[in-house]
Amino acid sequence: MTRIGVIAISDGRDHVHRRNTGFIRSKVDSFIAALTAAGHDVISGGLVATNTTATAAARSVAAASVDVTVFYYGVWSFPHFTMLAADATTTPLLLVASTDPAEPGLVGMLAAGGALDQIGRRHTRLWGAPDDPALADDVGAHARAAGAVASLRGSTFGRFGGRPMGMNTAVANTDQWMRQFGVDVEEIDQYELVLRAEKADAAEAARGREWLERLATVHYDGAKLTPELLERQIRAYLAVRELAAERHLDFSGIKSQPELTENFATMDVAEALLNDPYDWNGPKTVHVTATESDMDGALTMQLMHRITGTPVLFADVRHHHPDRDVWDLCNSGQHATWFAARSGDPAENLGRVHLYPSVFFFPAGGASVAHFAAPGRMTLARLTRLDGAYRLQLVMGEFECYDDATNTALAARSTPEWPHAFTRLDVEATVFLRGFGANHIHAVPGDRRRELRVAAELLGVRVEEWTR
Ligand SMILES: C[C@H](O)[C@@H](O)[C@@H](O)C(=O)CO
Repeated sequence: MTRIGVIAISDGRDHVHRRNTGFIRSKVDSFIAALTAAGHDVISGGLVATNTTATAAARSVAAASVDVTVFYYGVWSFPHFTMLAADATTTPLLLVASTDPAEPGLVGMLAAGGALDQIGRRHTRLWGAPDDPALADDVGAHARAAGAVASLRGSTFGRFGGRPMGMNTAVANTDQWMRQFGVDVEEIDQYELVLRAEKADAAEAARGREWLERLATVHYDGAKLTPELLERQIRAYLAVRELAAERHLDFSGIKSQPELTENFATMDVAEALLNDPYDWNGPKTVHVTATESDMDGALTMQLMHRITGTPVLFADVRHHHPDRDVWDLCNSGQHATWFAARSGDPAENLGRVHLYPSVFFFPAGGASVAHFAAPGRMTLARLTRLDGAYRLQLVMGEFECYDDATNTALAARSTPEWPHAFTRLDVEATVFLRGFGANHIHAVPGDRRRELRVAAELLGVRVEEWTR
């Protein structure tokens, strides 16, 4: 749930403020009621009609750890109250005006906004009837984005292993991460992961294997996928969870290739389970985990996850089927199993999941986690860097799923043992291929462009958005 601070700014003339108090209250109360009805926790800072109450109200709202602070303008309001309140506000700022022409609320917002512009204080302006659900929706999107951005600051990324297979797109600058996003990077050698996996609770690993055997379809082949190898992959999951708890990691990435995939097992099962909202012990929090220890991929996923609360897809941009204008987003072994049906019931998702023996790339063996992503409208995004500067590349898409024969035939053209999300992107294939700055892309259900745009602005990241 997001927490929103609301402070109504008034006129500094005592007699005007007294005359207008009822009007302001009626507007701001109905605005707060609309936000509360939309599920937000609202902290009211009351009405501000003097310089000292401006500062005090903003400080009290800030002390309640709000995600975003709204200054509300129902009437003409003295702009210096906004300036003082803004100075005492630590969160992103929204100026919201009532559009009731009976009082000059819009004028109040413009005077305040102009003053903030003069001192370079960033803010967003919104307006409308106070009880308009679209206004509450807009404010909510800003609050979610601000909350997601704030949650990155002070967080830690667990980087298991370094750059995989010379993949520069998977490596970011830790100074830039700290300065721009407030994220620290904890480097963890994969040796630690292997050691912990070997020491993991055998009974737990067996329970995990039995759960997967019961709910998914496991294609043991006696060589590259055996019960022992599957348990080893589950032990790797337990090892990452243990290390994440011990070192207070908020999200992670695992290099895996080539050391673990040559000598230990693929990390596909571990990554899928970490990204899923459940395991054999029931519901759990999503621990965003990027394949190939892809740092910017993980950061994008964590931002998207903090906005939506759902798992986030990690996928290779594998192939474009020109006859259908559909992309095969297909990772080298895992998509969170939640994407198979996007159900809260793991049985429904895992009922569509096949664990296949890993393919020729990965001699150590283990299961690849294969399924076809359920259809639906998706937001696809990725933080990439152009000449050192971050940009958020953003596009809408539609996951498509076909009859069994078509799904199988399409998957057979790339790697059938891996998971597939057939995706119609809202961009010409040539435009996308010429401009996309990475090999990995990420997706969440629904249209989350508004929150991502706001988040990017708060992070000082340029948005590069595609639409046909
Ligand atoms: C199997 C290959 O080594 C893959 O890891 C490669 O296709 C990638 O996933 C690159 O992102």
